[in-house]
Amino acid sequence: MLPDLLTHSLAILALADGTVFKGSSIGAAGHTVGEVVFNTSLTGYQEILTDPSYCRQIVTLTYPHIGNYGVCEEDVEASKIHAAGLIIKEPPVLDSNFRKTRTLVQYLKDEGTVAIAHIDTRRLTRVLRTTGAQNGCILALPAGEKITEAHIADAIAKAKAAPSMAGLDLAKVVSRKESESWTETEWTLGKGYGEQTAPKFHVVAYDFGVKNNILRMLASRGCKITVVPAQTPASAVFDLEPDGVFLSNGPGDPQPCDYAITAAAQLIESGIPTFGICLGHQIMALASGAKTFKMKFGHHGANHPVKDLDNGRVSITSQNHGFAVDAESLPANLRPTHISLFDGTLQGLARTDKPAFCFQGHPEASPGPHDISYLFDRFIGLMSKA
Ligand SMILES: NC(=O)CC[C@H](N)C(=O)O
Repeated sequence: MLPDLLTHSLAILALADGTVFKGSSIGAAGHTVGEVVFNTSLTGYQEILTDPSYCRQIVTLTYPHIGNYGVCEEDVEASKIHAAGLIIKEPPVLDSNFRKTRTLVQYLKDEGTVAIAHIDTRRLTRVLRTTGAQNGCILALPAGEKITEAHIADAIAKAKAAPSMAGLDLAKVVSRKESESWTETEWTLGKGYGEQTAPKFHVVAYDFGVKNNILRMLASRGCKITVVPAQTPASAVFDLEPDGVFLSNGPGDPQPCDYAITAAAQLIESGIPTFGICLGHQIMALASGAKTFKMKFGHHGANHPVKDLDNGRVSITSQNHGFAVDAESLPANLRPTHISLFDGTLQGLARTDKPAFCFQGHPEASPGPHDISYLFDRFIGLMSKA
């Protein structure tokens, strides 16, 4: 049998500004639209594709060879692919991994994800860096079909018609619809080290698009976890009598998530220890009276240096956000704790009057880096003190 690589049909990537790339289809046939962003991570393509925060975004991976270690069933942040599409330079002719069950190309096809390869991802990234993240469309043609002017015009029109990410509330779209208790730990997957702690604290985790590894890392540190839907009111959380509340990552613009902002404000006000990551960080900031804004092309990668302002320590972190908290808008009871050394934007905040803190990047990063995982221990520390 010919390797996947030699049997691809054709595909187009069109950006809303009219830029067009021609390549080959490595996923499902058909089309997809979304905000095109670039991620500079060298590994973690499966965790990226399944991260619910990428809902309605088409991800370009800048590393040129993607798919080299195949697809492993347990390396997922959610049960399905959430990214709207994938753009890469080159899939491998052969992949290798003792845990792999499928090739990346087969996985994309099985999941119905539209994806394009063999385009100049360096040129695309320069366009996105210059113009900012913009909407795009991948049009993957059926086998044997040639690209025509009509296909190109259609793809550009679809990219132009796609809704803007600013103002979109997607947390309630990707969230679980029912509460669920979570028990999987890093040990369940054979990835744990040191001692596994027996459950000591009950944490209610809001699912705005939560990544599995956040829940695993909390469970590994002795938390019994109840995951609740995004629109759960604070009163229902109080009824569960938690020791701590977690506000998760998630897709879209934080500003329209009024249900989450109201609930977070009430929970933080009550004095329950609260920890937020990424969208959860933005929601904690909005609930405390700060403002958020849309960034030009955001932060998406696994090598972002972040400085802890309390001790000067620099951590290399994983990042995935297109919005940020405005440092000029902080009320007196919200203190900056971390900043990005790439562009000086806010990365961490803590309430001065309540046991609540949050982080913009991803301390749970799976496959890493793990420098900033100490934030999970800080949350456990807050619950131990309460
Ligand atoms: N990973 C996340 O939680 C992303 C948060 C938000 N959707 C943003 O893009 O800024």
